[in-house]
Amino acid sequence: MTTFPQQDSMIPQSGNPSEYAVYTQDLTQVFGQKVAVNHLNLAVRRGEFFGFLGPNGAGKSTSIKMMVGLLRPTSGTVLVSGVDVWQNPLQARTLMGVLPEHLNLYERLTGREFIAFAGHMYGVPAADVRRRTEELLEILGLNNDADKMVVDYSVGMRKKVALAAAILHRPQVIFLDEPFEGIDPVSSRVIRDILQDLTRRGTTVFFSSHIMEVVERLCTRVGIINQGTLVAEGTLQELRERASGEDKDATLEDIFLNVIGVRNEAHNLSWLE
Ligand SMILES: Nc1ncnc2c1ncn2[C@@H]1O[C@H](COP(=O)(O)OP(=O)(O)OP(=O)(O)O)[C@@H](O)[C@H]1O
Repeated sequence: MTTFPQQDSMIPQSGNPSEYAVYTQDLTQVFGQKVAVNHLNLAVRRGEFFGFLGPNGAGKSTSIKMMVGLLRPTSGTVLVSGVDVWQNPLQARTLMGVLPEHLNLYERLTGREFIAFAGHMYGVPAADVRRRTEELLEILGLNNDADKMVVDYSVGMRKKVALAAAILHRPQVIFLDEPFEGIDPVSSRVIRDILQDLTRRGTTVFFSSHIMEVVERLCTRVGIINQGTLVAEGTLQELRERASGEDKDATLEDIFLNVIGVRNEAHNLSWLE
């Protein structure tokens, strides 16, 4: 079994924090007695496709909420494209697109209206809003349902319409909390293609996921959080090399289970025997 050394400092960067797409310093969230996120130090370069992994309850959503301005940190700072999210929230918001875990959508708008509304909120010129909305509806396969109200959308359709609303203003950084959860393979492919296209054009993508294959295929770098603490960070290759065991062909799932300390043993229900 491979072992994975804990790192002293998880800030892998040097230089100016403003140069990074996402930079957190000692980002911490405490709920009562529970330290949900513990001094999170991350530096994500511009144009990176960054995957944020961790078991249930590890602190992924809490971290993302603090990064995008939805949950005030107990302590610590977060910069998005050099802008302090909690000092300059309005400026920071214009730089980012957000697909949160629980989608709070305007249910009584149609899909088309919802996407366009988001564009207007961000101050995108009306002609661009119209053009981009139609293109997004087309690419996301929502054309035939564009005039249905969001309340009547399926889980996947809601995610796609929320994604469209999050990227229409061409943000520099897009945060997505579990974008592939509840999504069929066809839609998943469309979303992946859009996100990859965005990163090719310099947008930074920061997303959390439990789907290792997707993370392995898409991400340029990965961070793993466990019990609120960042326990590994790097490219897949770096994570493999840092694992001190023999297994240099380890998959991301192997690395993940190793890092969070899950041993490879069968889990049997005693009462089935
Ligand atoms: N508003 C809250 N009040 C109290 N505790 C909270 C609150 N939000 C989250 N927590 C706790 O903080 C911890 C981290 O939760 P979080 O939702 O960030 O985990 P996660 O990594 O996103 O998990 P999952 O993969 O299951 O979505 C959990 O123990 C959770 O119970």
